[in-house]
Amino acid sequence: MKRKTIALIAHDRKKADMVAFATQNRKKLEKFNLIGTGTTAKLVKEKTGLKVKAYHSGPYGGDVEIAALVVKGKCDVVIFLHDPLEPHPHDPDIKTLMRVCDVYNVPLATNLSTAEIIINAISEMDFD
Ligand SMILES: O=C(CO)COP(=O)(O)O
Repeated sequence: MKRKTIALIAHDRKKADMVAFATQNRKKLEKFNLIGTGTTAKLVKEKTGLKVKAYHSGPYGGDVEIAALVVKGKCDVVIFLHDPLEPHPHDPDIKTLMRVCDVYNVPLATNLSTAEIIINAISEMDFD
């Protein structure tokens, strides 16, 4: 069966949480094809050794690239540690990504607790 793809995305003040999440769940995550926005992907790769394909950085279109993959059925789960307390210049892109996850019924975690629940669930399940 083809590996499912998980997108890892974190805003700056959530990057430490993303690294901790990826470190704690390394064994589960390595069974998936991992992608991410530029800085998050690079950081997770450096800190955990996981292979993560990097798209553009979020403010430079990375969220939109991942949104396009969701639309094309090429991204199965999105873990997006979103910072609700900071304004983002690319807020329309963030909304686009979240919206297409809802349009295509793709699991989307926007905080650490939900990310934990999703990674545990998908590690157990026959995803199809
Ligand atoms: O801005 C982001 C998501 O909206 C994340 O982008 P980076 O991973 O490049 O920091």
